[in-house]
Amino acid sequence: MAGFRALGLAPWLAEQARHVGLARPTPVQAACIPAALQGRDCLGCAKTGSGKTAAFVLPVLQALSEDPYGIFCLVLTPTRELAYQIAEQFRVLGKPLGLKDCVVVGGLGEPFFWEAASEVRTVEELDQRYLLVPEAVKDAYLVHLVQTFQDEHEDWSIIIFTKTCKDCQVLNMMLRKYNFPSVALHSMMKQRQRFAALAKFKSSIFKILIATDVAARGLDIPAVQVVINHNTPGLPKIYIHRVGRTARAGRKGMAITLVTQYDIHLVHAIEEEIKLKLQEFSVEEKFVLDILTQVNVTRRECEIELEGMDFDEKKEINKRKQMILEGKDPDLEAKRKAELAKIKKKNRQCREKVQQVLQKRKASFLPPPEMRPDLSSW
Ligand SMILES: Nc1ncnc2c1ncn2[C@@H]1O[C@H](COP(=O)(O)OP(=O)(O)OP(=O)(O)O)[C@@H](O)[C@H]1O
Repeated sequence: MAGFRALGLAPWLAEQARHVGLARPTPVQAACIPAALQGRDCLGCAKTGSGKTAAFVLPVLQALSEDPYGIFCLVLTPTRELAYQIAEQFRVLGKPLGLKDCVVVGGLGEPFFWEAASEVRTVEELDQRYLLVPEAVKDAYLVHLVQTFQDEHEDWSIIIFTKTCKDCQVLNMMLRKYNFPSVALHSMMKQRQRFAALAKFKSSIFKILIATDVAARGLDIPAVQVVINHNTPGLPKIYIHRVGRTARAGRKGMAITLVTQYDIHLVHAIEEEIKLKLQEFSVEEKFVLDILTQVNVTRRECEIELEGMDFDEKKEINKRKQMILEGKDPDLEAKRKAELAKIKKKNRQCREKVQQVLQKRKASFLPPPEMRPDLSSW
């Protein structure tokens, strides 16, 4: 507590920080909080999971408590999930203030920019490995890895990053077929499903999260012990953010990147950026070969199922992007469309019913055909 007090935080705020488990300031907090309290412009750059959020939340709360008036602070985040996570931090740390917050989200969930890189991680905290896999059997290695971690460390949580929404969906279906407790998170899902999936993973009801880069930045889930990159990230910065979802706040973690023969240059770019050579992660090929055919068949089955579900990713994403450009909310538009279709269906049913009643009446007014007068000669 003295640590936060010494940075200039008021006793109530230092006590609240201690109360929620922030005992001593991390380096980025120690560096930024005094400057922010003085009202200076501040740019903080530190390792993933090193407490950058509290570094700005705490001074903002202190300044707000000194002059609690109007709309005080606007925080911009690259994803909706991150917006909610940061709002939660404000809420928890600002509880003694009776802080009011409002989360405003919209648009696509995929991050649009990656400029703000975090500092890289040291080998002591984060064990970073690569696993060389032949291209055609990316998936069998993944199933084997997940099985191994589940067998040896039942309580570990794992995040698997994939390149596309479709990959994410297929892999989730596959792992579910193998009875792994997995959930998916990608921008093709409705926001409600995204929050539900994240909540299940955060509460450790489901131990495996399969996600696109929508989950790569900022998400803070302390139980995550392993990050598996199902594809090698094309940009080193994306790699740094992805693997930063583990080994948070001084904990240890492991990151394994699956690398095909075509991705070696990407690994070199990553190594150059993080100034570290990735170590090879070895697996017993025999076990992978044992499940290879079955995994390939399961993948194909899942892909066929997905075709049936009309998971036309690109078309759908482009449609959503277009709507955003037109200033519309895609989720709201989908809801409106569904409501309109419902009204149209109801109208059609009504019209059909009226037609039936009229037909019936007409039929009951007319005498049967044999009793009608023969008008053909008229
Ligand atoms: N002083 C502290 N002492 C102990 N734990 C802390 C402290 N400050 C923050 N934490 C915890 O560290 C974890 C990571 O913090 P945070 O999410 O702010 O990291 P970050 O640097 O923003 O990471 P990223 O770059 O991935 O967004 C959180 O669980 C947070 O509660």
